[in-house]
Amino acid sequence: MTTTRGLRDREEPITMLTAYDAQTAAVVDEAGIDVVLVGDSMGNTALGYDSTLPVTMADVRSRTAAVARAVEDALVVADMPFLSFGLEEAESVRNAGELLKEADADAVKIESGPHTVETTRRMTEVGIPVMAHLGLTPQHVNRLGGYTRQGTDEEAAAEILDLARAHEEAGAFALVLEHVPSNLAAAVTEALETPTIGIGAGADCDGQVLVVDDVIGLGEWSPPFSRQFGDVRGEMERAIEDYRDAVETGEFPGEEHAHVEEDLEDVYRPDDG
Ligand SMILES: Nc1nc(=O)c2c([nH]1)NC[C@@H]1CN(c3ccc(C(=O)N[C@@H](CCC(=O)O)C(=O)O)cc3)CN21
Ligand SMILES: CC(C)C(=O)C(=O)O
Ligand SMILES: [Mg+2]
Repeated sequence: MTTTRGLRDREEPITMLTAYDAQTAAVVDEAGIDVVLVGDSMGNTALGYDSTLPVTMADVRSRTAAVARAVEDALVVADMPFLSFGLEEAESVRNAGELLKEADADAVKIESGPHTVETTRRMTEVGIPVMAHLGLTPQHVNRLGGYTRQGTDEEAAAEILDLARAHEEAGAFALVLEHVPSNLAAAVTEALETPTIGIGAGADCDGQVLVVDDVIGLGEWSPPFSRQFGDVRGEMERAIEDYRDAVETGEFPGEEHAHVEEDLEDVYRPDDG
């Protein structure tokens, strides 16, 4: 069993992957991945939007519940969707709590900024473990003007380091660093006790996370910092096209897939109609 406390002080790097459904989550969990993130990247992947912004609490609640039903060992983290936090403190905490109470998440993740320090503290105080997320925060795509690398000048890098410290002090149990220079990620990892989990942030973080669709080769597109370890889309295409051909040629279903019920001989005679 992976626990939020157990992520600290481990020998090997922490492994984290997204999952948005029970079948994928079961495979991820059985592979021994430490943390399953029900990412709001479901917007770009499972749900077919072109950003994460349209993803709702209902989407994340339903997908988190499916993942939690399938996972036995990994820590299940629900990613709070755009505008489900950050407006009012009480509403943010209530939404986070809903993901623990009703969807069986173990923790939530919040795209962090100066405005989430107190939110992180409040959630932690009431017993909701919070994973922070700094660097590229895709819910801010309209403000950032694209999914660009973050923390690339002294001022921006110092702000990320300061916010990392502030979220650690507020009680975050882990910190995702997305699309930042590897030397900045190394400096943040060095400065914190809290484990860092990188995506496009180099090898010096305490762990790594990627979107599962990118790893297995399910989607049509993946970011430059990702690696495709398989070709699931190719295999799905082959299987589905083979099925289509088998039906069209009459090769499927065969006799082994059908059943003739001898007792029906009296009530059904093919030459009746
Ligand atoms: N399938 C998938 N994988 C992801 O890793 C992912 C998502 N979806 N959706 C949410 C965010 C978006 N992410 C992204 C998306 C694009 C770039 C990217 O292409 N960056 C380029 C160009 C940036 C630009 O100029 O707009 C780069 O070189 O930094 C990076 C991360 C990471 N996340
Ligand atoms: C890539 C990770 C960190 C994420 O936030 C997501 O999948 O939504
Ligand atoms: Mg996310």
